[in-house]
Amino acid sequence: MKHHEVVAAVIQNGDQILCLQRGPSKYHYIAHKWEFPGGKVEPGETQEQAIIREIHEELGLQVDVRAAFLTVEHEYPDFKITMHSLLCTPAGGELVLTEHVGYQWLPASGLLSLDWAAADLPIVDKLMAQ
Ligand SMILES: Nc1nc2c([nH]c(=O)n2[C@H]2C[C@H](O)[C@@H](COP(=O)(O)OP(=O)(O)OP(=O)(O)O)O2)c(=O)[nH]1
Repeated sequence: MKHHEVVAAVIQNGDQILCLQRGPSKYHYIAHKWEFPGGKVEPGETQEQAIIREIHEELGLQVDVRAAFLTVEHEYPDFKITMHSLLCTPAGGELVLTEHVGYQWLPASGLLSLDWAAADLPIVDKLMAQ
């Protein structure tokens, strides 16, 4: 089974957290699900380099990476991921969606109003517990 190393940014602006909605996918179980922005780590990249690149590509934002948050291993029906979530703060740029179909800024207490990708639920739980 394919395995991907993924980084995901929990971008916090005060108590608000940036949540993104994926568009259609060949994998029904991630299509239209909510997630944290990010993507696959490319060969030779650090996690920090990968998240800065992905957030710039996907959202046109600069971010500062503050801390590692939680690493999740998740097996979907067709592939597995190791997903490293990183706490980030916005550091410039205007939010423009280039890949996602929607976004919301929510406090941790509101995160469960969204239909999250399954791999994200441990991250959501940890954010809500803080
Ligand atoms: N970015 C991101 N991906 C997630 C999250 N949760 C989750 O299950 N995933 C999965 C969906 C994808 O299968 C994989 C990330 O790949 P991606 O498609 O976002 O990465 P990428 O931008 O490098 O895409 P590509 O160039 O390979 O098309 O991880 C999440 O919160 N953020």
